[in-house]
Parts: sequence; C-alpha cells; structure tokens
Amino acid sequence: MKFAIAQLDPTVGDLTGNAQQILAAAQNAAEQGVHLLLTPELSLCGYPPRDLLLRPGFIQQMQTVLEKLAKDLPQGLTTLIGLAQPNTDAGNKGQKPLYNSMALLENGTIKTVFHKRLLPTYDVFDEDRYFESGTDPNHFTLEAGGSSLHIGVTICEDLWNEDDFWGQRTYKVNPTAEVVAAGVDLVVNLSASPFTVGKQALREKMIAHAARQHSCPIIYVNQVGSNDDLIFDGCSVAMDRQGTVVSRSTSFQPAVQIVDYDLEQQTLVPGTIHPLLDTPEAEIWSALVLGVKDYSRKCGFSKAVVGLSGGIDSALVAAIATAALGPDNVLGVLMPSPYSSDHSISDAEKLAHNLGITTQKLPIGELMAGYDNTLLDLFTGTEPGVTEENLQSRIRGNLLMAITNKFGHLLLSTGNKSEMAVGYCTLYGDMNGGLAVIADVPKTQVYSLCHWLNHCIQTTDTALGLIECDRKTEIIPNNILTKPPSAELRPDQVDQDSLPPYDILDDILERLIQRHQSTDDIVTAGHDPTVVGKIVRLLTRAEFKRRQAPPVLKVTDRAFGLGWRMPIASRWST
Ligand SMILES: NC(=O)c1ccc[n+]([C@@H]2O[C@H](COP(=O)([O-])OP(=O)(O)OC[C@H]3O[C@@H](n4cnc5c(N)ncnc54)[C@H](O)[C@@H]3O)[C@@H](O)[C@H]2O)c1
Ligand SMILES: Nc1ncnc2c1ncn2[C@@H]1O[C@H](COP(=O)(O)O)[C@@H](O)[C@H]1O
Ligand SMILES: N[C@@H](CCC(=O)O)C(=O)O
Ligand SMILES: O=P(O)(O)OP(=O)(O)O
Repeated sequence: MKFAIAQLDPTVGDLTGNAQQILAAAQNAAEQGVHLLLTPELSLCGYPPRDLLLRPGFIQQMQTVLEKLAKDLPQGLTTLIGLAQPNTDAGNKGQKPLYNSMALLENGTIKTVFHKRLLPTYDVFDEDRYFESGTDPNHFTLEAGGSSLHIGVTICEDLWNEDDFWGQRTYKVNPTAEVVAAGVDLVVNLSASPFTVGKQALREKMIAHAARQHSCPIIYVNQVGSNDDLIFDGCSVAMDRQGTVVSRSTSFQPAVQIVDYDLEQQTLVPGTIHPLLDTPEAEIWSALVLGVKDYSRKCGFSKAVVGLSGGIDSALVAAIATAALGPDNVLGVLMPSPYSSDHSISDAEKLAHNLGITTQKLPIGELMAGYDNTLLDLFTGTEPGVTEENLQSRIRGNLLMAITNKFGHLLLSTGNKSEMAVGYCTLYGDMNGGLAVIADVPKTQVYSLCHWLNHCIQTTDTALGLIECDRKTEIIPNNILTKPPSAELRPDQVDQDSLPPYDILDDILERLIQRHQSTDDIVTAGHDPTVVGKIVRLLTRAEFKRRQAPPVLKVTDRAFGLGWRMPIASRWST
C-alpha cells in the first residue's frame, strides 16, 4: 500500500491556491501509484488561520472549495485534507462553532470527516478560541487492489499526550492509544507544528516512543513554510513499530515523498531519509531565511531594505535577506552621522560587497542639525541626552520608511532578542519595519550564527545552498565580529556602558523568559542581585515597546509575540 506525504506550504486564506497545491500533489501521487495522499493539518486554509475562522463566508467558501476538489482529485486515490468544519451543535451548552477536521475524499465524494481531539491552547496556540474537541477516535479502512488496511487518524496535538513521555503520567485522553485500541494497523498524524530550535529531535523521540509503546507504525506529516511569525520546518517522518525512522522528508522545503507499507510483513518499507540539519545554527539560519522568503512572497514583496551600520545585527539580517531574496533584491542603506566611526562605513561596504548587494549612502548630519535648530528654543536649558540620541535613530527610521514607500521594499528591522528584552532600541526609530527578523535570537547567538555562516562558506560548497559568493572569503567581515557592539549615538558609546556583558545578560534573560525563573532563582544560580534586579526592571518596563514591534520570526520556545502575553501597566517585577 503506497502513501504520499505531501509536505505543503499553504498560504493562509488562499483556499483556491492551496487546493491547487493539493491537486498537483495528488496528480503526482496518482502517477506513482499511490493509494493514500496525506496533507497537513488545515491544509486547505493554511495554519494558523486565526480569526479568519470567525468569518462565516470563509467557512462556507472552504466547504465549496473542498467539494470541488473532491471532484477534481484523481479517481482511485484516497486523500486526507485538513479544514475547519462547522459544529452543528454550536450554540448548545457553550460549544465552539467549529471543528479542526480532516476530510477523507475518495472517488469524487467526501466520505467522512474526522475531528481533532486535543486542542492546544498555550504558547502561540489558541485553538480553544475557535474549535470544539472531537469526542471519538478517528479511524477508517483503506481498500486498494483487493487488500485493506485499518488506519488511525490523529491531528497534530493528538499525538502530544503520550503516556510516560513527559514524565510518569497517564493522560485522560490519549488519541493514539484509542485508535490503537480500535485495532488499527498504522497511525497517521497530520500536523502543522511550528519550528523551534531542536524541535524535530524532540518530535522524533516522542513519535518513536509512541510507535514502540503502541507497537504501531506512525506516519507524521508536517506543514512547511512560514506564515507571519510562525515558521514550519516540514521534516515529515515515518517510523516503524520499533520507532526506527524509515522515511524523512526535507527540512524547510516543500516535498511529496512516497512511503510503502508491506501488507504481508505488516511494516513500513525503508525509503528515502533526508538528514536532519546538524547544528542549532544551521536550523536557525534555514528557518529565518525561509521566514523572510515566505513573509515577503506571501505579502507581495520582492525586495527588502536594511539599515547597514557596520554592526553585527544589521550584517546578519542583510545576509539572511540576501539568502532569502537574492542579492539583486536587497538594498543596504548607510546613514552615517557625525558620531559614526570610519569602520562603520568601511565594514558595511565590505559586507555589502561580500553579499553582492547594492548600497546607498544617506548621511544624516544635516537632518540632525535641522531637528536641533527646530527644537532649539523649546529645549533651551535642557541637557542633550537620550532624546537627541533617539532622534538619530528616528531620522534613520524615517529615511528607511521613505525608501519603502517610494520603491516598495519591505523594511527589515534588525533588533535582536536581548535588545528587545531590555528596550535597548528606539520606538519609531530602529524599531521601524515590517518584519523583525532576529528578534528571537539573543545577541550571543547572533555572534554564533555569524561565525557559523563564515565557517560554512569557507568549508562547504554553500551556506546550505543559499548564498553564492567567493568561497575563499568570509561573508561577515572579521572586524564586524570582533569590534565591541555600539549604537554610535554619541562619541565612544558602547553597549556595555549600559548593559552587562551579553553572555551574562542572555543567561539572565533566558532564565526569565524561557524558564520562568524568579529573581531569587536567578541569584541562587550565581548572578549578581543588582544586575538581576536591573534586568528584571528593564524587561518589565519595555513591554510597551515590544507590543508595538513588528512581527517576530519565532525560533525559540518562547518568542516575543503571541506566545508572550505580558501586561504593560504592571507592578509585578520579581
Ligand atoms: N536606537 C538605537 O539604535 C539604540 C541603540 C542602543 C541603545 N539604545 C537605547 O535605547 C533606549 C531608547 O530610549 P527610550 O527607551 O527612552 O526611548 P523610546 O522613545 O524608544 O521610548 C521612550 C518613550 O516611550 C514612551 N513610553 C514610555 N513608557 C511607556 C508606556 N508604558 N506606554 C506607552 N508609552 C510609553 C514615552 O513617550 C517615552 O518617552 C536608550 O536607552 C538608548 O540608549 C538605542
Ligand atoms: N550609521 C548607520 N547607518 C545605517 N543604519 C544604521 C546606522 N546606525 C544604526 N543603524 C540601524 O539601526 C539599527 C540599530 O543600531 P544599533 O547600532 O544597534 O543601535 C542597526 O542595526 C541599523 O539597522
Ligand atoms: N504541540 C504541538 C501542537 C501543534 C498543533 O496541534 O497545531 C506542537 O508544538 O507542534
Ligand atoms: O545593530 P547593529 O547592526 O548596529 O549592531 P550592533 O548593535 O552590534 O552595533
């Protein structure tokens, strides 16, 4: 029995386009003699559709497109398609209006519809807002060529309640155990599981645990691509009942991969196993490149603009943008002020040369003088300080927005997670932008990514096939890697004038943001109480800024954005 794993990259809300993607995968699968085509969770509307789900017209149109697709799909091929389905009991007993479902299509008809049992409502997930939980185990019999196979259907989170995997506990609802108890030969899991660093290793451990626990082969299908802040890595995988990987699709690329089930041996046949990316840096790099590429494409941008300061954050963002969009589509803007060092210009120019991108130089000295003159009377008697520093950042932000307005570039903002955490960035200045590319990457990891990129370009054929350049050189100029980070908003300013060293700052922030530790916990771990107190206050105070930041590409298990819902007017800061 042959299965096709369609690791698709849907655009949220593009019902017709997504249906076309499914149809193309189905035609390809049918030509290869496939019996069952598997598509990701909500493959027809794309994941996450968010509040589009509240629009009745959207739900109706989804049904119309599904019915047409059922007729268009090749005869003899059974297909599982993810979509939202109305809950006919909605309104009763506070039930939610929809189900998160999988429709089973066969020979022109919708044969049955399965409903997701477990609805994730944590971190970036908010499925309880829209969906009612399915109550029954989902399974069906696939008939082909006189044979039959009993298949259990689970949808994403349904696989994440595995007894004893998350510690010694037994879950009230374990959809995999329930379909196995119903006597299935094989379980499929149709997912839209967002990327975070190391997540595929975790998924594979969990799937292997489930396969062994239930002595049942499992085929896991994941969405690929990026929708707004969420990046999906694909990496669909099939495991036999011993928990051994027999098939793995590509990471961060769409694919249709075939897996065979041997009916006599009652096992999945080993097939193509694409390797996993081997370092956190390779994973993050690939994720961010895909994030920029898909965000641009799906929002209708082909070009991006970045303010190039000669610093490391803007260098990394420019490199990611170049890999995503191609060097001809990235513009670097150098905006020196009277406080800018010579190397800020020479390093930015060298970087642009290495990347093969175009630059524009727009000095801001005259604009600064214009602001100072206009504000002269009003500000008489005050000391110059952060206000004047922020004006420089805002002049640059304005110029960059003028470029996007005039030429249609997407402005990429360059703030890293450490800066966003402590508010070391200017609202309506360097925070301007449509997409915050590295705002989930702490400064220490910005360095490791840049070192990795240079190493990669010198030692392998490509930086994961993404940047073309002279292989003997570096991408990020060495001086950018070695000079102290500085905003250059006043003479001789460096970040470490106001912040602890980044390795200390990042460790404290990781404990606060990802591990939910208290001030006391962090001090007990060995950090200076005064420093911890300061960082906690800065983190709390900068909430108003983060709320106004562009969407942040998520790569950790706690990114600023939908998975971080802190109050702004708050008195809790320990
Ligand atoms: N822009 C850069 O390139 C850069 C680089 C390095 C460091 N920095 C640092 O970043 C900081 C930027 O200064 P900033 O944070 O004072 O400037 P900001 O203008 O970004 O934010 C301060 C302003 O935000 C508003 N505000 C404050 N609290 C608010 C709240 N709770 N709700 C709504 N609005 C609120 C007020 O108008 C206040 O003046 C400085 O410490 C600077 O040294 C900036
Ligand atoms: N001199 C500069 N030219 C272009 N763009 C600049 C310049 N200085 C700063 N920028 C932009 O602002 C952000 C933040 O700067 P920090 O150095 O971190 O304060 C930087 O990444 C550039 O995009
Ligand atoms: N726990 C799952 C849930 C995803 C879903 O059900 O959409 C994940 O992190 O991928
Ligand atoms: O934001 P950048 O590029 O100026 O990097 P740094 O803050 O390290 O100077």
